[in-house]
Amino acid sequence: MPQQPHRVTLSPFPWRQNCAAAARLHRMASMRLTDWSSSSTTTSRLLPFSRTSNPARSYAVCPARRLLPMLPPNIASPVRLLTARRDFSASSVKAMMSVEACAKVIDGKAVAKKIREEIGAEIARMKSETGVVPGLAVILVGDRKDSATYVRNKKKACETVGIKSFEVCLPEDSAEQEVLKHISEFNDDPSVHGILVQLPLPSHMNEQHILNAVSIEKDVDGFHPLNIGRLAMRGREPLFVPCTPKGCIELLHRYNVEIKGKRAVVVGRSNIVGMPAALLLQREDATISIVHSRTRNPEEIIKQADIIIAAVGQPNMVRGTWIRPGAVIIDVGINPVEDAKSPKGYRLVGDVCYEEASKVASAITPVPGGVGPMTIAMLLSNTLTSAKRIHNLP
Ligand SMILES: Nc1nc2c(c(=O)[nH]1)N[C@@H](CN(C=O)c1ccc(C(=O)N[C@@H](CCC(=O)O)C(=O)O)cc1)CN2
Repeated sequence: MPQQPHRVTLSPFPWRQNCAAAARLHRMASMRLTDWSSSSTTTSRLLPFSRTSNPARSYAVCPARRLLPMLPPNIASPVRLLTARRDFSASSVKAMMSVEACAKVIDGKAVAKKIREEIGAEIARMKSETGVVPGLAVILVGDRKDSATYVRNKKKACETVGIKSFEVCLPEDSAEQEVLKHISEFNDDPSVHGILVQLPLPSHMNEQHILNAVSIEKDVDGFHPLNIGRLAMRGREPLFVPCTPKGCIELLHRYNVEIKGKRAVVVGRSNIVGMPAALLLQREDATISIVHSRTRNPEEIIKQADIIIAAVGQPNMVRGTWIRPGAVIIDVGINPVEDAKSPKGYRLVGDVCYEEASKVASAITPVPGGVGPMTIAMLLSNTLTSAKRIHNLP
């Protein structure tokens, strides 16, 4: 659950309103054209997406995405995570691009569910054959509602797949030493194979001290500097890769999006997502640019991308006009914006203006239901990997 919805009326980010206004205009344009076309033969015949060579031309008249059949993601076994590719069934993102100008929805929720099923089956087998049960310890400090929700969801996901979970919840004003003490205990506990400290930590705590204290062999978040360092180096292998960027790459693989040789732009340079995502894309032989708060002309750089990973935490920042037609968009942002129509008073939007982008891109993750669920699925995968490594299991 997000902390606080942004107040749209007081928005320091004018693109939020612009994005919504543009979407409204777009809908009006679509309606006008669709109404006009419906008096003729069929809408589809007047909207020649399959024939247009310029997706931008069809931008204003693109039919609803829901008319597209959802193609099932190809599901690989957990041991093939980050390696599965090119075995997508008959359909592919490329095929969709040639037929339609509307983006294919990359359904992270469905992929995450499938991954959980695969992990659950593997854990059940492992348990019956060896008696080993993977264990995950989560440390939560403070009373942020969103963090509490993520931790609850992690615990629930562990239950679903058969991972034993251990939880420590500490008050906001706890001493750093208290957190370090629990980490040390979990480091020494043989029934714990993965340890994570939910971020962000309260501001009085030194994140670096705390993340450094997690045993590298149990660092299922992949935030230990040794794991990040290995990720950055050629010829070195991290024991774990951070869950959100790993989930982004997994989605690209499972949707058969070619990464090698492509131009990829990562928007944002956080330690949790942007930086490791750029390192991972580089390992996949993409050519990377990182766009950040000091980048001049971010639109121009983003517009060159075949693949965009947006992880900047600014609602609707990346506009449709910034996107190269046919680009693939992975939107990591989860931003609450005020919405009087929603029962909660807010709704979640990504860093990319979905309504605009989905008319230009070839494939896009929704928010919610895109990268978010993959983060937890990758955590389960890392925990299983850790248990197998510690117990020397194949
Ligand atoms: N120690 C860590 N801290 C944090 C991480 C992390 O990977 N390790 N990532 C984020 C929070 N996070 C997991 O911890 C996380 C965020 C979002 C989701 C998710 O499923 N989001 C849903 C929407 C949820 C909602 O309704 O609020 C979605 O996008 O569909 C899962 C995990 C920061 N901290």
